[in-house]
Amino acid sequence: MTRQVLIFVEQVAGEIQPVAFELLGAGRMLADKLGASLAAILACDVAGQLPAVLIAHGADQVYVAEDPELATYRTLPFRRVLIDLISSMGEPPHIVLFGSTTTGRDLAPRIAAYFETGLTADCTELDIGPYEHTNAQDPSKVGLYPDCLYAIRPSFGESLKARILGPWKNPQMATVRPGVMLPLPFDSDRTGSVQSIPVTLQPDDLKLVVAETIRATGSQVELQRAEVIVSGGFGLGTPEGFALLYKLAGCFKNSAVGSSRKAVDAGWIAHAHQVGQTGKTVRPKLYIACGISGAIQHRVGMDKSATILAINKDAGAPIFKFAHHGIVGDLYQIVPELIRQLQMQPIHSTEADHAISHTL
Ligand SMILES: Cc1cc2nc3c(=O)[nH]c(=O)nc-3n(C[C@H](O)[C@H](O)[C@H](O)COP(=O)(O)OP(=O)(O)OC[C@H]3O[C@@H](n4cnc5c(N)ncnc54)[C@H](O)[C@@H]3O)c2cc1C
Repeated sequence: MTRQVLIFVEQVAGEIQPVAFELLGAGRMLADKLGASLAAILACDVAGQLPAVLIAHGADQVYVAEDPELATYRTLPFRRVLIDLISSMGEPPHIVLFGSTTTGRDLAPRIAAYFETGLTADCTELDIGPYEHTNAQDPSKVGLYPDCLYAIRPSFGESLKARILGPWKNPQMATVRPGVMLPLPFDSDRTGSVQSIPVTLQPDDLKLVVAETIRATGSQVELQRAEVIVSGGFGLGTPEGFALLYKLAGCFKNSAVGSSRKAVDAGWIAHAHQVGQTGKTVRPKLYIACGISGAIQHRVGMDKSATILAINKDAGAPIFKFAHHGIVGDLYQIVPELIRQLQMQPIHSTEADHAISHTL
């Protein structure tokens, strides 16, 4: 049987979440290096066209568990589906990946514990490579492991990148930080197989009942989907400063307002806006950092943005070391001027970088 890399597909109300496409991108790379196939497990009430979408994004095989009880995520039913699937395979998957989301962080450890295997949380890079274990104190593990999952994640306050391995037992498991891995483009010519799997939920799995789902309204923070992010830091000086940033964000289509942790900790804006190590990882076309120093914990969440514009009154601020464009000065003078100039030209989100370069 060919080896498999398996990814867990998160869906909400029948909509595949972006992290699933990112996992398919990462999983495809790992599967190709291993000479393995890439499988996805989709648990939902009605699958419809979703398996085809997953194949078009890189999956070779989609396992579909359909049941009305799987409409909304709950720990125990989803745990059952995954355990049943993996147990039914002659050989367990070589690797299983989850998003490092609320759902993934809840589910992945339960699967790892059941199969008594390792799990590395919150990875920002994945790779395949060899490992030779020579520790004679642990003779049962001594040997060469040619195809280990290298689960790579920042450690010690982002000052180190740790490569974590657990090749003794498959599946080797990891959760992956959302917004970091690149999805593959949709390719309708890709082919793959879809396999329906039995759902055998037990009464104990269904003890928790979801009475109602209330979607957050008001501050809808779509940071990870935004093409332009205007982010504010402690340099704003007051919470009211964010009103100016919303105005700047309003000059672009598909934009959102982000923040540093220090602004969140000061109570100026909700945590959902926070970018960085303990916030969200974003990769917009344009990231405008206003009054943000560029600490490493902020940088790791945004430095893969296509274009970074930093506005800071301190020419020595670390953010200028990695920003593509920089303006040294008081944000309260610069941002209103940017808004004035941007309002003079009609802007489409895809032209955001050009518009900002033109304005500068
Ligand atoms: C374990 C851990 C996790 C962390 N996670 C995160 C995280 O996820 N995200 C995050 O952001 N941080 C995180 N931090 C905090 C991080 O270390 C920094 O403290 C934080 O990013 C600093 O925020 P800041 O840049 O807004 O504030 P500051 O460092 O205080 O910088 C403010 C900047 O504004 C500039 N400024 C002041 N006034 C103006 C003005 N009028 N116009 C223009 N510029 C002005 C200043 O020159 C300065 O550079 C974490 C820290 C730890 C230890």
